[in-house]
Amino acid sequence: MANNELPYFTSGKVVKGFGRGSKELGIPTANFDEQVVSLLPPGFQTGVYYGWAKVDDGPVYKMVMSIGWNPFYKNIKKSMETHIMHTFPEDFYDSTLKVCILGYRRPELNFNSLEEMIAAIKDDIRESEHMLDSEENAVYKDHTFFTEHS
Ligand SMILES: Cc1cc2nc3c(=O)[nH]c(=O)nc-3n(C[C@H](O)[C@H](O)[C@H](O)COP(=O)(O)O)c2cc1C
Ligand SMILES: Nc1ncnc2c1ncn2[C@@H]1O[C@H](COP(=O)(O)OP(=O)(O)O)[C@@H](O)[C@H]1O
Ligand SMILES: [Mg+2]
Repeated sequence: MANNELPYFTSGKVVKGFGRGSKELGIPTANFDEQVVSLLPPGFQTGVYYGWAKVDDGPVYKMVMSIGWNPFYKNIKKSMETHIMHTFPEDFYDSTLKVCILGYRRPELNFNSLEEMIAAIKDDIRESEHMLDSEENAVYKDHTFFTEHS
């Protein structure tokens, strides 16, 4: 499925979620504040995406992102959560996260078990790592969006 809003650039504050990412899945996700979610264009479809991310003044890293209601947990509020492919020494709540969303991967799904969902997310991470190495996606790592002061 195509999403003709891509590439999509956005930024905002990292807030607390349900604390499941690290504890239940072993895959932390930096959750955007509500304002960032409300700024999504009306036609922006929910699902799993990949792109680039930057925390405060740090380097630009690969990321995967989940946008929607997490059908496995049946969340009531729509969320935008970014897993950054980097090991950080500590949490970065309240930091500013900048993301450039480049590609749509799949819809958000329900799963029969937590193990199946974790396996699917690990596939997302592996495939997205690969997709982001392509020339057409790699150029966005150096986009002025990440270098200009905000
Ligand atoms: C790449 C990726 C794919 C995801 N896919 C799904 C999905 O298909 N269905 C779903 O219910 N949640 C999905 N999630 C969201 C997880 O359920 C979510 O990250 C987890 O509940 C953590 O929530 P928390 O940040 O509130 O702790 C995905 C997360 C990531 C990073
Ligand atoms: N590689 C990473 N990607 C995303 N967040 C990370 C990463 N490493 C550490 N974190 C921290 O972990 C938090 C997310 O963990 P998570 O368990 O999903 O909690 P929450 O439910 O509060 O979002 C992020 O807000 C961030 O501060
Ligand atoms: Mg999270």
